[in-house]
Amino acid sequence: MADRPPAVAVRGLRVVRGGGTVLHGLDLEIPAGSVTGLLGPSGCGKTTLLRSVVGVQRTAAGTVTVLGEPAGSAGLRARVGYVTQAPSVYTDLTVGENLGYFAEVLGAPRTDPARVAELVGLADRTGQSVGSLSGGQRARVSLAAALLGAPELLILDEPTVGLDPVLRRDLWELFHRLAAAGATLLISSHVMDEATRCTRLLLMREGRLLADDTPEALLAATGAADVEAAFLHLVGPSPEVNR
Ligand SMILES: Nc1ncnc2c1ncn2[C@@H]1O[C@H](COP(=O)(O)OP(=O)(O)OP(=O)(O)O)[C@@H](O)[C@H]1O
Repeated sequence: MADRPPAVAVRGLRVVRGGGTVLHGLDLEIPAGSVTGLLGPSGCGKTTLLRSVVGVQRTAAGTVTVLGEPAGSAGLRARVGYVTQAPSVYTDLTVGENLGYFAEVLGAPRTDPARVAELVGLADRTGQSVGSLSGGQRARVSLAAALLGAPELLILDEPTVGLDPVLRRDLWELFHRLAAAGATLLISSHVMDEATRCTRLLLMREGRLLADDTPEALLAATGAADVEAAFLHLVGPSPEVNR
């Protein structure tokens, strides 16, 4: 794995949204084959960074290189899978119809819908309309759609929100199986306890990177017992507490 170039290289990335600077010149690399967690409080810019990697975010400065090509290049369309926070599948179609439709659009193999439905634990729901599924099941249909064609880079925006602990565990196992098969995963979360499930962590706050390391190195460097404590250590003492 060490001889593979980084899956993502971000240099000097600055993004302005609604007149305010949301990302303040980020520099980072995401190693190929890693399960990288992007963690930080709500509003710190996680989705904006993910959108920049997918190539759907207007940027003010800097470069984003994905699998050796500029983010958003046409050649990356089938190589990058993106799951947004809101499920983006058709509620009036069945699970199988959704997956069949997206497989056709992507030019994925005909056997792929059944394969990805199995991967996300929805093989027994392919005949059910998406509108009649639970929120967690719907989220898994979106994830399944992103797995069509076996993309090399998967970008998942808070994929485990609202899922029960058993499903969360199963999904994290799936993410690691995909990485073991060679894929790179970039997964955002504001739940710090998911950090230990990642092989690398990017900690963000207010549009800046606080840390880019392995969970173990982060805990060793900060002397913290868990990633939440490490985050607070890196943020520094709160002025209110010192008054
Ligand atoms: N369409 C938009 N127009 C203007 N500003 C926006 C827009 N979308 C997001 N922002 C601002 O950009 C900043 C970063 O938002 P972003 O969605 O990237 O954060 P986040 O870390 O993903 O948050 P969350 O965990 O709540 O999803 C926020 O201050 C937000 O208000």
